[in-house]
Amino acid sequence: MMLFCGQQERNERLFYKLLIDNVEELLPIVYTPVVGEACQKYGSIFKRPQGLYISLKEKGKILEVLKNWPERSIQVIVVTDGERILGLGDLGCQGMGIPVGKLALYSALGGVRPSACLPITIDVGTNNEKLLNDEFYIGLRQKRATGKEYYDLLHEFMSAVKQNYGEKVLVQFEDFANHNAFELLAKYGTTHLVFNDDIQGTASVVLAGVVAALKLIGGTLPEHTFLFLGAGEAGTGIAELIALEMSKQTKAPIEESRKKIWLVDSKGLIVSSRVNSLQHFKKPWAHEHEPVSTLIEAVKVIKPTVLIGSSGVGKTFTKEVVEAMTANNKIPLILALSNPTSQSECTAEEAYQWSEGRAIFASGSPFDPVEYKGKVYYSGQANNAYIFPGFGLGLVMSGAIRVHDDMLLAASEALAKQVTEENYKKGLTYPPFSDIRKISANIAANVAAKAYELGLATHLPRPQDLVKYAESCMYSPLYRNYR
Ligand SMILES: O=C([O-])CC(=O)C(=O)O
Ligand SMILES: [Mg+2]
Repeated sequence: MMLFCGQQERNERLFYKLLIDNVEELLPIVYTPVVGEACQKYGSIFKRPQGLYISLKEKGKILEVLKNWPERSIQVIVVTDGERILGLGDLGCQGMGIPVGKLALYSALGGVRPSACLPITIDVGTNNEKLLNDEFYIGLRQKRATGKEYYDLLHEFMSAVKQNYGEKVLVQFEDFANHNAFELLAKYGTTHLVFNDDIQGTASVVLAGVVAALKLIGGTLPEHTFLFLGAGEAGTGIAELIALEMSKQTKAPIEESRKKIWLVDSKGLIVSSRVNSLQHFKKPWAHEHEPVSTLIEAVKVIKPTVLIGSSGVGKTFTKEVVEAMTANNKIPLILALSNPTSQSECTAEEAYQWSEGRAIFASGSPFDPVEYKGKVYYSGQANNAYIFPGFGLGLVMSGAIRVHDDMLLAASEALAKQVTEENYKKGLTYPPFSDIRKISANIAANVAAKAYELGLATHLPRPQDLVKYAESCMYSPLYRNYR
């Protein structure tokens, strides 16, 4: 693992060649689950910085710090503050592994030039006591700054980014805690080209998987009933995008569509009697219902056809939960999205065993095929890695200046279309990652088409064939032929 990842710094072209040619095998190393472990151990395996750290100490000087980065023409920034790394919690500035890993995928899967990618970690401290007491911790040894101090630093950062790189640089927010993620997205969504991967990327990939799964489980999207465990960024982001797509199909107001979607958080089912004590992003999901305190009870009374885990807490889809889903549905659709593997709501093996081979299952981190009663079951990887590289490429190649929800729907639609009959026969609701460059080109083209349609694209005139254009923009790790 170290040897391969070390290649990124020693011989970048070889690293990308290996990664692209062996993507299914190497993705779990550069990305979830191994990247999670790398973040946990970042302090002791640290050799040299792979990205840019901006700490509270740099307040007032962020523009200068950005100018220190050796590359000038940046197209994509992935930034974290390390407060909610995957389902592993606050890892402080050791979270740098995430922007580095995500951007490696931008280049390998989406073809954005490595030199145009900038990983950034904003260090405002950490509340992780273990790290604060760890002699190898590489960040500020203080509790997290909050409130005005935090928001002032982020504002200076966002302003410096625009000043230094202009309006067309994409800023992808990654693994911020709920209490900041929604606010940052809302605040900068109108002034910058920003995208929150955990809210929007996850939403787009899950919608694609659900739409594709309809071929296997039957019915139309608005006919299904959804139950989420987890009402944070991923849960509410996915729920909202599904409701938006339902409303486009039925022409009913979004408030109506939301009623088909239920969320459970740590205090039980989100219902109207809880509305006053709910965080603002949960309020739209507080439907009329009597209180229900556990997931299993919720599965029994709501009778969802689709169960989605997005709470970051592992082993929460118990045998009882999967059995209740199977009792209510001929083919239950079960998505265990939390990462890394240790936080998965259940394993693929458990999903197939406990549903007696009836479930269609996908998960955020990969699982190998499972043999159950002589048959092999394949599960897809419902991970935003399918979306963000192509989505970002679509924004960059069209010179988009803002992200719009319809672009997320466009990305979903393009991904769902890439699932083949052969994939469906295996029970897969996502195409294999081995085709990801082609998939990303199609996603990019559909996203760019939407940017042009909405008048948000600045790369004019619009290229005729957007798929061909996307392909022509993609970085390939080839050596030039000098003759
Ligand atoms: O990084 C991943 O594998 C997916 C993701 O965004 C998360 O879990 O926060
Ligand atoms: Mg994330």
